[in-house]
Amino acid sequence: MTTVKKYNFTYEDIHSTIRDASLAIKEADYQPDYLLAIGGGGLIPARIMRTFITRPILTVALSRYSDEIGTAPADTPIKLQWLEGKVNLNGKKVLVIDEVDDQRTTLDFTLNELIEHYPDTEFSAFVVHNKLKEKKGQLPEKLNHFFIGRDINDYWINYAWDAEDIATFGQ
Ligand SMILES: O=P(O)(O)OC[C@H]1O[C@H](OP(=O)(O)OP(=O)(O)O)[C@H](O)[C@@H]1O
Repeated sequence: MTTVKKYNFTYEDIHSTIRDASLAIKEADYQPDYLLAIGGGGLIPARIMRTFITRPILTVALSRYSDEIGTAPADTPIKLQWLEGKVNLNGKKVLVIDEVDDQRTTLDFTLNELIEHYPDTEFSAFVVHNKLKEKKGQLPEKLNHFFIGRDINDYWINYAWDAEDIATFGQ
C-alpha cells in the first residue's frame, strides 16, 4: 500500500509561520497600507497577519471551479467577489495574502487583474506556504515583493480549518 504524503498544518503551525513572516516583512522595511485576502483560503491568514501588521483587511473571493460543488475546474479562476470602488488605492501599498501557492494559477490571475485595474497601486504578495514545484502561472514583473512563510514539498495539505473534528486533527 502506498502512503500519500501529506502535511497537517494546525492553527498553531500557521500562526507561528505568519508571525515569523511578519517579522521578516517588517525587517525588510516593507509597510503595506492594506492587507488583501484572497478568499477563502487567505481569509484566516490575513486576520492572523493583522495581529502583527496592523492594517485594514480587504477581500476578494475566487474559485478555481466553475460550479458551486467544486467538481468542474475552470481554465481561469472565477471571480466570486471583487473589490468595490469605494476604497482609493491610488499610491497605496497592498499586500495580497493567500494560504498556499500551488500551481500559481490563482496568484497569476489575481495579481495581474489587480495590477491592470489599479495601475497606480503597488502590489506585493504573501503566501503562508509555497509548494516547491514547476508552476503553471507566473508572478507579474510589477510585483513589488513576494514573501513566503514556508517553502514546502508538493504534498497534499490538510489545513486545520478543513477539519470536521478539530479535536483529532492531525492524529
Ligand atoms: O496556486 P494554485 O494552483 O492556483 O492553488 C492555490 C489556490 O487554490 C486554493 O483555492 P481554491 O480556489 O481551491 O479555493 P479556496 O481558497 O476557497 O479554498 C487556495 O486557496 C489558493 O487560492
